[in-house]
Amino acid sequence: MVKAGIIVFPGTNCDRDAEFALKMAGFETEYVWHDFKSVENYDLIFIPGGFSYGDYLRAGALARFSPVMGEIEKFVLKEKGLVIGVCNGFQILTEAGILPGALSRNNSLKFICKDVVIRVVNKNTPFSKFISKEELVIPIAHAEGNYYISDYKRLKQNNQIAFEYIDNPNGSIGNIAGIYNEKFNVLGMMPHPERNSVKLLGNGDGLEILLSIRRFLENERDE
Ligand SMILES: NC(=O)CC[C@H](N)C(=O)O
Repeated sequence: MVKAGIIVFPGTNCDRDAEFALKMAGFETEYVWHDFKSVENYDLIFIPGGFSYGDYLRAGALARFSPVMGEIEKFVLKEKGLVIGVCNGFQILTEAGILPGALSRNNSLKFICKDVVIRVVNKNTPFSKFISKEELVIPIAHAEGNYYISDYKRLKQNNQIAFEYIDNPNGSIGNIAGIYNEKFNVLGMMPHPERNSVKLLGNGDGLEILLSIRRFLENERDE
């Protein structure tokens, strides 16, 4: 069984939803407290959403200094498995420099919580390969989701754009809703797949992403 570690910081609030959704997608799960010094045993690291350290200074700005982040950096460099950061998880990954660019306040300066439609841009990554749809309905819930990168052109040319909003809710450059690192073993996205993981919560589109990740890890990973 593929194993996911769910990273928990003081102020994380989507850890339980992540656990539920990952279990629905067939993962074995474990919580990993932010001062933990080993993430080696996981196939997937899930950094969930929330308000780590109360979003003090900037969302993710303090969490990036937690001991577990150094371990995640090593995990990424060694290409041990995959890392996904959702919402505050995405913010933490950009603050840590594991993903390029930055997330700042929504251009409305308001917290936005609603369903959005995103387009799957790069369909050939460990995260997206087995997604069966072109577009997914996934909820957003953030105040700092306005993605910016100075070298947008390069990101696009490298096919590092994972998802684009159909109707941009926050002012992100190029309608970006999610991106990959250069090695395609890290995904950061603002919409919350775990919040639409079963039909009771919407149409279940979020599960598509988690199932795709599990299928890749089970069948296509180079050992
Ligand atoms: N749902 C979340 O992860 C919230 C992210 C972050 N605290 C923000 O408001 O931008």
